[in-house]
Amino acid sequence: MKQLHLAAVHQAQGSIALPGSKSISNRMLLLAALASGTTEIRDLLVSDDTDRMLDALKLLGVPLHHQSKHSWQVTGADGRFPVKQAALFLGNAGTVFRPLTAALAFSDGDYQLSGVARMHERPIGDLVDALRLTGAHIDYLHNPGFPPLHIRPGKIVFDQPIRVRGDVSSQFLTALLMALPLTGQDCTIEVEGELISKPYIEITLNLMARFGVQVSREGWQRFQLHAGSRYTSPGVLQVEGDASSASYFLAAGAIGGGPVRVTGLNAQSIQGDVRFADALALMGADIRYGDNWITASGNGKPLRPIDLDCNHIPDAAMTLAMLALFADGTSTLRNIASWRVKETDRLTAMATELRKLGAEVEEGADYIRITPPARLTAGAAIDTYDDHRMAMCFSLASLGKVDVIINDPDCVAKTFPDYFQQLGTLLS
Ligand SMILES: O=C(O)C1=C[C@@H](OP(=O)(O)O)[C@@H](O)[C@H](O)C1
Ligand SMILES: C=C(OP(=O)(O)O)C(=O)O
Repeated sequence: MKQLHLAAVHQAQGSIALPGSKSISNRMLLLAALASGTTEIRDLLVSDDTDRMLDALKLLGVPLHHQSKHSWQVTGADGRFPVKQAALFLGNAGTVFRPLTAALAFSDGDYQLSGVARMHERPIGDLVDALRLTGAHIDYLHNPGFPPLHIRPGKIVFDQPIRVRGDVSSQFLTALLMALPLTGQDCTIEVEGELISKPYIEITLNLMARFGVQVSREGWQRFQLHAGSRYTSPGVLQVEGDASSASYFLAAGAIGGGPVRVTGLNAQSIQGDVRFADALALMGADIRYGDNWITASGNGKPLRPIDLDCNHIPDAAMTLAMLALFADGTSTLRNIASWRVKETDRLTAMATELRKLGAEVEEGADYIRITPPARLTAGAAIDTYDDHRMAMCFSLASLGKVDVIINDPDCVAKTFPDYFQQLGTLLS
C-alpha cells in the first residue's frame, strides 16, 4: 500500500485556486445532457466522480466535446438518451449513481448500473421505491435496497403524489427532482421523514432553474413540477470552486496562522458547505470574504471548542472533527447519522483515526464528541478507508507539529486528485 509521510509543520500561508464543485459539476453535466441545445461548462471539476458522469453520458450517446482541461461542450439529447442499452460503471459517485438511476428509469431503455464494492453497500432503496410508484421498472441484481441495478422500460403513469424518504440521503430527492421533467407530467413529490442535507436540494433547484425548469415547493415537504417542463440550455455556465474542498485550506489557515485564501468561491455561493466558514469563525478564526475569495487566519490562540448541529454541512463537518484536535476543550458534532452510509462509515472511521492521534472520542449513533490530547501523538499511520475526505482531513494533523503518515493517499482522486500538491504549497 502506498503511504504518504507528511512532516511536522508550523505554518500555513498562501492562496489556492479551488477545483470546481463536485456537486455542481455533476448536476450541470446531467442537466446539459438532458436539455435541448448546447451547453458550455467552464471550470468543471476533473476527478474520478466527474469522470464517472462523463463516461456514462458518453456511453449513453450524448455528444461531449472536450474544449480544454476544465471546459466541456455538451450537446443535449432533449430528454432522450440516444443509446437504449448500456452497462454503466459508476464508481463510488453518489452524485452520479442516484440521479442517473432516476433519469434512466424514465428513458425507455435497458440499463445495468454498478459501482465499486462500497457503492453496493450504500442504500438506494428509498429512491427505487419512489420510482416504482411512477411505474418505473427497476430490479436489484444482488441485495434488495442496494446497487447494482437493472432498469428496464416501465409504463410511466401516475396520478398520486410520489413519496420519498428524505432522512437517509438528500440525493434521492435530488434525483427525482432532476428526472421527473422527463415524464412531461404534473408531479408532486412528498418527502417522508426529516429531510437531511437540505442545502444540496437548494443547489439542485437553483441549477434546474438555470436550465428553465421551475419547481414550486412548500417548505421541505412538498415539491411540485409542472406538466410540459423541459430543460433548455442556458448557453455558457461557470462552475464555482468546491466549498467542501475549501474547508481543508481554510482550516489550515485557522490553525497554521494564515492567512490562507481560497479563490473561486464567495459568501454568495450556492453551496451549503460555504457555511463551514461560519463554524470556523465560531471556533475563533478570522474569516474575510471578497468578490471571488474567502480568507481564514488564526488569532494566535487555540481554537474554541464547538457544539454544533452539522446536518447542513455533512461533508465539511469532517473537517470540523479534525479541528476539534486544535481546540482547548471538548467539541461535539451532532446530527450526522448520514456519515455512516457514505464512502465509509465515517463516524467509526473518524473516531478510530482520531484516537490514533491521542484524542478521547465518544462515537454515538449520530454524533461524535472529541476531547483533544495535551499533545498529538507523533508518527501515527492513518487509515483512510478509500475515503477522500479522511485523507484530506488527516493531512491537517501535520499542522499540530507532528509528523503523520497517510495510508493510500491516492483516494483523494474521488474529488481532488492533486490535493496534496496544493496543500504542500501552503505549508512550512
Ligand atoms: O447532492 C449532493 O451533491 C451531495 C449530497 C450530500 O449527500 P447526502 O444527501 O447523502 O447527505 C453530500 O454528502 C454529497 O457529498 C454530495
Ligand atoms: C459523500 C460524498 O460523496 P457522494 O457524492 O458519493 O455521496 C462526499 O463527497 O463526501
